[in-house]
Amino acid sequence: MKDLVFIEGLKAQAVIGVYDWEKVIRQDLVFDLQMEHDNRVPAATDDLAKTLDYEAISNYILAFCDERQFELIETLAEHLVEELIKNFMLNAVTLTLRKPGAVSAAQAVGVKIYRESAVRY
Ligand SMILES: Nc1nc2c(c(=O)[nH]1)N=C([C@H](O)[C@@H](O)CO)CN2
Repeated sequence: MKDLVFIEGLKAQAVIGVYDWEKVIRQDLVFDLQMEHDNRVPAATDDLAKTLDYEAISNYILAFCDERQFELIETLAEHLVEELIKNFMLNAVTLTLRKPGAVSAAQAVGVKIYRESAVRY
């Protein structure tokens, strides 16, 4: 298994949904991310600059959700991952996005995507 830096249960709010009533409210979203990274490099140098800063990435996601608006969670996930790969030089990431309020009878609904960078960092 490859090394990871991960974020679990990151709670954000966004204007998200296909229906008119959803375009005038903010709804809860929950993110899990697994980002591939060789953790031996930061471990050898004890240097934050050599790793994927989970705090910076979490803050980026919160700001993204604050500023952007989509209908489908698939669209939000795709755009967000594209930006994360570019801005944080990720080689590969699995993103799980849950919309907890969407189906009250379900424990969770959402999407999961895995994307790799076109270039290796
Ligand atoms: N696969 C998806 N299905 C649905 C989505 C979505 O974003 N992806 N969205 C909705 C509605 O916005 C719903 O969340 C309202 O409760 C329905 N299905």
